Amino acid sequence: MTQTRPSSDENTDIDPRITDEQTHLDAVYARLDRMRATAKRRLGDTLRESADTPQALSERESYERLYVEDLAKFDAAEHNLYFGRLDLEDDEEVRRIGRIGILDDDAADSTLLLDWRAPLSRPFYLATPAAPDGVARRRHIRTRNRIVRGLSDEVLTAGEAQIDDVGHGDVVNESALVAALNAARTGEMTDIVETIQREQDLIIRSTHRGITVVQGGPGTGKTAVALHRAAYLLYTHREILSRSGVLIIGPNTEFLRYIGQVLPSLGETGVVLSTVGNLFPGIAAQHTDSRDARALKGDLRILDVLKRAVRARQALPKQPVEVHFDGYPLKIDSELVKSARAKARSSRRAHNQAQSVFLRAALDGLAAAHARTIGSSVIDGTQMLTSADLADIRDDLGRDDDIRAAVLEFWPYLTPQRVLTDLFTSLAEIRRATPGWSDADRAALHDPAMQARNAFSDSDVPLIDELAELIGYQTEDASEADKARWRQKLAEAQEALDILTGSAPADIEDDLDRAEILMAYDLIDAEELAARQVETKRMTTAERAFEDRTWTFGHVIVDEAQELSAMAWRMIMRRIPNRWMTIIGDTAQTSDVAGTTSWKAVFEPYVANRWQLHELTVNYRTPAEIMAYATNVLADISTSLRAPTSLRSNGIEPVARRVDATDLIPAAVQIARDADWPGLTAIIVPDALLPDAVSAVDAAISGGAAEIKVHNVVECKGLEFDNIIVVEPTELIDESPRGNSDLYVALTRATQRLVVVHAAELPRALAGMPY
Ligand SMILES: Nc1ncnc2c1ncn2[C@@H]1O[C@H](COP(=O)(O)OP(=O)(O)OP(=O)(O)O)[C@@H](O)[C@H]1O
Repeated sequence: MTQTRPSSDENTDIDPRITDEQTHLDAVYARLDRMRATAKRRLGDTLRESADTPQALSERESYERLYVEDLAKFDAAEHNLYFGRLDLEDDEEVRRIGRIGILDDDAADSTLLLDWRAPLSRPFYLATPAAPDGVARRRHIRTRNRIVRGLSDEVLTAGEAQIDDVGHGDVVNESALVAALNAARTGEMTDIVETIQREQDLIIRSTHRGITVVQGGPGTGKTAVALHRAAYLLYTHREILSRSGVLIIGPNTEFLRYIGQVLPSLGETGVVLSTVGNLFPGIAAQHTDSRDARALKGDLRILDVLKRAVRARQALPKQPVEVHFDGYPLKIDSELVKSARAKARSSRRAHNQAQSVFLRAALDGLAAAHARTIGSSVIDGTQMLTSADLADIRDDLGRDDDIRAAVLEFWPYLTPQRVLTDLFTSLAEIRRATPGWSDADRAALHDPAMQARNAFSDSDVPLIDELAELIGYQTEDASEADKARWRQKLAEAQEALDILTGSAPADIEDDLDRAEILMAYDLIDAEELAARQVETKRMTTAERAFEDRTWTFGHVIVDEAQELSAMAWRMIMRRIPNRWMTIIGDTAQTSDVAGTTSWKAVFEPYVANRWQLHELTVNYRTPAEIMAYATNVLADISTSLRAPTSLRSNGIEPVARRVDATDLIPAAVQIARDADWPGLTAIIVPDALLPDAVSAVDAAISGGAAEIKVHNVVECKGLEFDNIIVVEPTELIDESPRGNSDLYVALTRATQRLVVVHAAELPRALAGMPY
C-alpha cells in the first residue's frame, strides 16, 4: 500500500496537529536511524578487533553483546515508536512519550522521546479530568510505517474536559484503546504501552518488594500487566535484574509462544520464559498425567513419600556380602551397614553429600574387622595394630574398587530421575513409601510404562526438583558431567591425533625428510583440539539461569498461577528466596485438580501476611454479549465471585446450533470453514473429542480451508481468538470436577463471536441462547 505523507502544502484538509506531529516523528526516526548506524559500525569494528588475552576476549564479547542488544532494541522500537504526548499546564512543557527513550545528538542532548517507563511519562497513564496532575492535554498519536495516521486529544483542564479525534487517510476515528481492542487477533499477543489503563499502571509500577498478587477475571489484562511489569522492573532495577534475571512461568508452551514477542517488542530480551514442566535443567515434560495422578503428585502428602523413597535406597543387606582383602574374607553385614548408616543420617547432609560419611564409617568398620583377624595377639587376643595401622588399612580398603562398590551398594549415588522412575514403576516400592494410603491412590501413582517411555510428566517435574533437594543433587553433579564430557572430548581428540599422525608416514614419500614435515602433534595438542571442538559458551544471564537448577532469580512472575499445585509452588519458591514476585491468576478459572482456589492458602506458608492483592475488574477482551452467558456460568462456580465488566459490546449475539452427537465435530468444522469471519477462529472441545477434532480440522485445512485452531480447555488457557466455537458444553462440565471453570474459560476466549455446537441439552447457564 502506498503511504501518503501529510503535508499542509499538498493537502489543506490535513489537520495542522498531524503535520506538527509528523515533523517530530521524522526527527525521532532520523535519530533512531543514526543510532542504528552507529551501533552497526561499532559492532563491525568490535568483531574485527583481535583479542589476544582472555580479558580482551571477554571485553570484546561484552561489547559485542551490548551492540547486538542495542540493535535488537532499535528494531523492536521501530513499530509505533512515538505514540504519546503530554502538554503540561505550567510553563508550556511538552513531553513526548515512546517505546524507548531517545536523546537528540544536538549540543544540549535534548529529549526527543521519553521512555514510557520513565517517571515523567507516568501522568500519560494516570491523569484524569478529576485528577489531571498538571496535564492540560493528553494526546495519543497513531502512526504506521513512520507516518502519522491520526491522533486523539483529551483536554483534562478542569471544566474543559473533552475528547477530539482526528484521522488521516483510511484511519477510522476511534480512541486508541477501542482500536486496540477491536483489532483482529494474529495469534501473537501484542504490547499495550499505548493504552495502559490506570488500574493496570498502578500494578505495573507497584513498588512492593514482596509478593504482589493480581487477581482478575478473564480478559482483564492480567497477562499484559505482568509482561509490562517485567519490562518496567527491568528498566527501573536494571542493575540488579540484569545480573539475576527475571523468570516468567506460564501454563504451557503454546501460551509461552503466544506471549513470547511482547517483551522483545518492548526491547527486553533478558527474561527466561518457562513452564513448570521445563524448569528443571535437562528435562522437558512430555505428557500430562491423569487427573487422579496430578492431584496426588501435586499434594504435599507426596513429600513424605519421596523422603521414604530416598531412605529406601539406604537399605540393609538381606544377607551378609563377602569381599576379599589381602586374601582374607570380610563381611559387609547388616550390623556394619546399620552403624555406618546411622552416622551418615546423623550428619544431616543430603543423601549424596552424606555418601562420604557412610563410606568412611563402613570402611572403618571393615578395617576394624580386618584388624581383628590379622592383628590380634594369639596369646591374649589384644590388638597389636596401632590406630595409624588401622587408618592405613582403611585407606587401602577404600582404594579397592570392588570393596568400595560393594559398600556403596547400600548408600548409592542417586539421581532424582532414577529414584522417581524406580518408585513409580514398582507397585511394591509405592506400597512401601505410602503407609496408610488407599489402594486406589497407590494405583493412580503406579506407572509401569514410565521406564520404557523415558519421559516425565509436568507433575513429575516438581517431584524431581524436590528429590534433587533431598538427594543433594547439585550443580557440582552437573559440573561433574561437564568434566566427564570434557574427558570424553579429550579422548576423542587424542584418538583423532593418533590416527592423523599414525597414518602420516604411509602418505609420505620415503625420500622426504620426516623432520621437515609438520606433524599434527607439532601444531596442536589434544587439549587444544578438544577445546576447539567444545562450543564456546557465550551465554546471556537468561541462558545461564535456565541451565542452573540452583540459580536464584531477582524477580519471578507466574501467570495462570491458580493452576499450580502445592508441589509446583515449592519448586518455584526455591528459585526466588527474596520472594519478590508478581502472581497473576483467577481463582474462578482453576481447572487443575491440584490447583488453588485460595491465594491466602498458597502464600501464607511462605510469607505469612506479607503479600498484596490487587484486583482488575474491566474485561478488555470479551464483549458484553458473550460475557452475559459467562457470568451465568460464574454463578454456578460460586455465588461469591463477581464477573469483570466488559468494556465494549459489539452487537454480535452468541448463537447455538443443535446437531446429532455424531455430527458435533463435522458441524463445528463446517461452521468454522464456511463462515466468512474476519480474524482467528478456534474450536474448543472436551478432551474426549480432541483427537477427532484435530484430524477433522487438519483435513479441512489441507482441503484449502483457512487456518482454524483446535484446543481443549487446558491448551487454550490464557489465549484469545476472534471467533470461538464451543463444542458440547455439558460434556466440558461433566468431564472434570472443575468443569464449570473450564466452560467459563472456554467462553471467555472470544474477542468478537461465540457459537455453541451441542447435541446434549445446553447447561442451565447457556439456556436461552438463540439458535
Ligand atoms: N490497556 C489495554 N489496552 C489495550 N488492550 C488491552 C489492555 N488491557 C488488556 N488488553 C487486551 O485485552 C486482552 C486480554 O488481556 P490478557 O490476555 O492480558 O487478559 P488476562 O486477564 O490475562 O485474561 P485470561 O485470564 O483470560 O487469560 C488482550 O488482547 C490484551 O492485549
